[in-house]
Amino acid sequence: MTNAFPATAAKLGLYPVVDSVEWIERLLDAGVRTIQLRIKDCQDHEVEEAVRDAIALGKRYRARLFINDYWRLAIKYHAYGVHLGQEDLDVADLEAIRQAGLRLGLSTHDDAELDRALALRPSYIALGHIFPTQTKEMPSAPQGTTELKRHLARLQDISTVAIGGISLARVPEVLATGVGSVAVVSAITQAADWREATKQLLDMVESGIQPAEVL
Ligand SMILES: Cc1ncc(COP(=O)(O)OP(=O)(O)O)c(N)n1
Ligand SMILES: Cc1nc(C(=O)O)sc1CCOP(=O)(O)O
Ligand SMILES: [Mg+2]
Repeated sequence: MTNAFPATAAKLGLYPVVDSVEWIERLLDAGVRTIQLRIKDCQDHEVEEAVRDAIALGKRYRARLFINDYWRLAIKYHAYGVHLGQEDLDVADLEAIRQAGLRLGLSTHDDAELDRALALRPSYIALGHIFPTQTKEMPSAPQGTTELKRHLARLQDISTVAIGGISLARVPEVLATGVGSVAVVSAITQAADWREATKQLLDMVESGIQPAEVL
């Protein structure tokens, strides 16, 4: 059996996914403590400065900063963690990530992807997309909260994240499934007032979480 990746918080709380160091700094300053830098379709050398700066900010704010896709840079600059999708799994050096002590988050969209992810014993499993999303073209249909709940029943011993089309209004329905974290892009970055949206999301998602669960 594969060795497990380091554990992360049992409940990661609000988890914004953003595409710049500016957003990382703003949101850390607003009180977010789990966050992901997601800059798509670049070469490592094009994003190296951003990845390095984002990781430094994560450390300064004592936050859980995950790097999407650029796992080599995440290792080089000692990120808290890496987030990978199913396609990334075909090419990434998981053993190097594990040996470097980074947490690993994996995307899943159905039972087969969940089987594959669970076998790798990651730090958390993301389940998506829950609702229709404008942010990313998805090849599959939204799974909805009934399917999310069914998947969560298999994931009692691992941190979980729901993603995809989660607006402020839909947060209560998502939290009612028992998922440990709510990942959002547009609910914050496209909000008329991102600061107010972040405050409301933090209040909703993290109010019921015990301090011991958010280490
Ligand atoms: C928390 C979280 N969940 C899922 C994803 C999607 O990751 P992936 O499948 O690798 O797709 P891209 O984000 O790389 O387009 C995520 N980034 N974060
Ligand atoms: C980046 C991403 N991954 C998804 C998945 O299901 O794996 S859904 C998604 C986009 C989420 O953006 P929004 O909160 O604006 O819908
Ligand atoms: Mg990816």
